[in-house]
Amino acid sequence: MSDRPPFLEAEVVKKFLTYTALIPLLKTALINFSAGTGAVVQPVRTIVPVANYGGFLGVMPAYSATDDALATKVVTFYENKRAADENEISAFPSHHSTVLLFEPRNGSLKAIIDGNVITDRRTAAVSAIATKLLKPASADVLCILGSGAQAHSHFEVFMELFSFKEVKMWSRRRESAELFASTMKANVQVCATAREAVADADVIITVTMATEPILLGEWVKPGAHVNAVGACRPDWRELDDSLMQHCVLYVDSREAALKESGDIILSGAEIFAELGQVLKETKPALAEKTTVFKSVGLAIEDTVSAKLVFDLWSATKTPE
Ligand SMILES: NC(=O)C1=CN([C@@H]2O[C@H](COP(=O)(O)OP(=O)(O)OC[C@H]3O[C@@H](n4cnc5c(N)ncnc54)[C@H](O)[C@@H]3O)[C@@H](O)[C@H]2O)C=CC1
Ligand SMILES: O=C(O)C1=NCCCC1
Repeated sequence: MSDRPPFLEAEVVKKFLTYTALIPLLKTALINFSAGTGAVVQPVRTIVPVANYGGFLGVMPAYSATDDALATKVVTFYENKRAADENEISAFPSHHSTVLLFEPRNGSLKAIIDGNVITDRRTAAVSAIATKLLKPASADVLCILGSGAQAHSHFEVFMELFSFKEVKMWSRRRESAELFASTMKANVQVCATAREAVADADVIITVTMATEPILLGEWVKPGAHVNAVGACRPDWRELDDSLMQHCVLYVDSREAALKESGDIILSGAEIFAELGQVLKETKPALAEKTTVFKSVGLAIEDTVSAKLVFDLWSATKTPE
């Protein structure tokens, strides 16, 4: 191999980052993160607003001693207000990311890895982990609000791990939901309104770039579980006060959620537990209640994902 660090593109990440391999690693990382023993070192990410263009640059470093993994993701995300005009779709995706993977022993750069597939899959895998723990005993109906990159990865892993009888979807642009439904193998029912999509749903996933609530508590069936994935800015919302204040609220990181989640900050909702605490069984999974898992996304998830991809890719290379 040459001395120059390799660039592992999206196709390579897709090949090696399977949910089967990823999920156990994420569970351990979340447990170690919440245990606060120093096995995971990860500050809340730094965000630089790109105010002139409605964008944000995030820098997300983390170290896992357990996994011997050191990395930082750099991610940009743009509000893309132009798409609010129903006739216009931006030529650019809303999110772009790259992961730099380092050798923890000496700090050298091991690889530059496409971060988009990592972001999509690790986020969906964490929602799936939360759903396994928090969904009602009988969960037949899945609802997805939004039809972008995260909707695709969530659909992918939820179809792999659960057996829903019905999948309902709403998206701001109906054509986009219809395109999603037509490209998926399973039957997806496209709904005209979010309210219609949410009715009777046992598990709800919100994966939008909304800045105002798109999911109201009065629509949600008692006992349902919600994975709230969007609205990762302190003044952005996906869920209304009624839902936030009447649910049992789980988060990936208490510290990050209190800094970044508008749904939590603006509603004043109380956090019950981190997902890592539930996985470790130091806090209960109150699956019979209406539960919300508010995910903001953690650098440690990217770090263990990048290490997994690199190790599997390296194993296919024969030394020169
Ligand atoms: N929690 C986490 O770990 C992560 C969260 N995210 C967040 O998840 C959300 C979805 O991300 P992607 O699927 O990658 O984005 P995307 O741009 O691919 O899809 C966004 C979806 O939201 C819809 N949308 C845009 N503005 C809206 C509005 N005002 N109201 C309702 N719907 C609207 C779009 O039509 C589209 O269906 C974003 O908020 C993103 O920042 C993304 C990565 C990780
Ligand atoms: O965890 C991530 O990666 C992101 N989270 C929220 C917004 C953009 C990317």
